Amino acid sequence: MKREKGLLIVLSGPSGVGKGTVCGALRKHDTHIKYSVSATTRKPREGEAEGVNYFFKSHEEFQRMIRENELLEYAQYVDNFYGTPRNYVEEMIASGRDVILEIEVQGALQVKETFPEGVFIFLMPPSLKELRSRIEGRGTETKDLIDNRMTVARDEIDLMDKYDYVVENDEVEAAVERIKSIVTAENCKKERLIHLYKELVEE
Ligand SMILES: Nc1nc2c(ncn2[C@@H]2O[C@H](COP(=O)(O)OP(=O)(O)O)[C@@H](O)[C@H]2O)c(=O)[nH]1
Ligand SMILES: Nc1ncnc2c1ncn2[C@@H]1O[C@H](COP(=O)(O)OP(=O)(O)O)[C@@H](O)[C@H]1O
Repeated sequence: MKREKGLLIVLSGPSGVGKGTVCGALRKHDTHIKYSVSATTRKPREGEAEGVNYFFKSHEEFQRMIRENELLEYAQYVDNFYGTPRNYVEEMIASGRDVILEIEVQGALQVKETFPEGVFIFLMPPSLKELRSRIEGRGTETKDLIDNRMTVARDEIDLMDKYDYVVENDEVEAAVERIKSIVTAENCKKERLIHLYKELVEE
């Protein structure tokens, strides 16, 4: 039997809010959700692996992916490019699996244009002060880059009302539970609509 299409879930929010941490924690829960691995021109950080955290690309390779329409969306973020490989996401959704993209705000808004039926979740920091301290605490950026990311973060937070849901990342597990509830509710909604539609067609 052909399965219904899966949900496209977009988890976005400012850098350092905890998207990676929350997604990592969500993966440890036994959900059916699939995770899209992005392509980037950023250099790998210590402990990051090719095909696990990202597909690491040269600028030339990334430009080729853009030209050949291999990316569902892409964005330049601070000094690098990031993008979602199209095939994996489209195949998963077509085969009825739910897929989550963990991406920054410009890319999330591009996905909204092409996939308005997606579920758009904005992860919020408890405060800007806490956001800065999380970025500093991670210790991966120099002071200039942190200032840069904080400026970008303020603009991103302004776009929060374009999302379907806003989830506060105060505690990681609390944020994970909120996201799981959203996915469950959206799946229930989809199933009810399909059921109703079938009843209408059969009438
Ligand atoms: N548009 C877009 N943004 C992405 C993608 N992958 C990662 N990002 C975002 O790019 C930003 C920078 O990522 P990264 O350099 O890994 O830093 P970190 O997320 O702050 O640890 C983050 O906001 C990511 O969510 C993608 O495929 N597309
Ligand atoms: N709920 C939380 N409470 C405290 N610290 C957090 C929380 N979520 C994430 N962090 C920390 O904040 C920093 C940034 O998290 P990260 O997942 O890298 O953010 P993003 O992927 O959004 O850039 C990391 O050091 C992480 O351990």
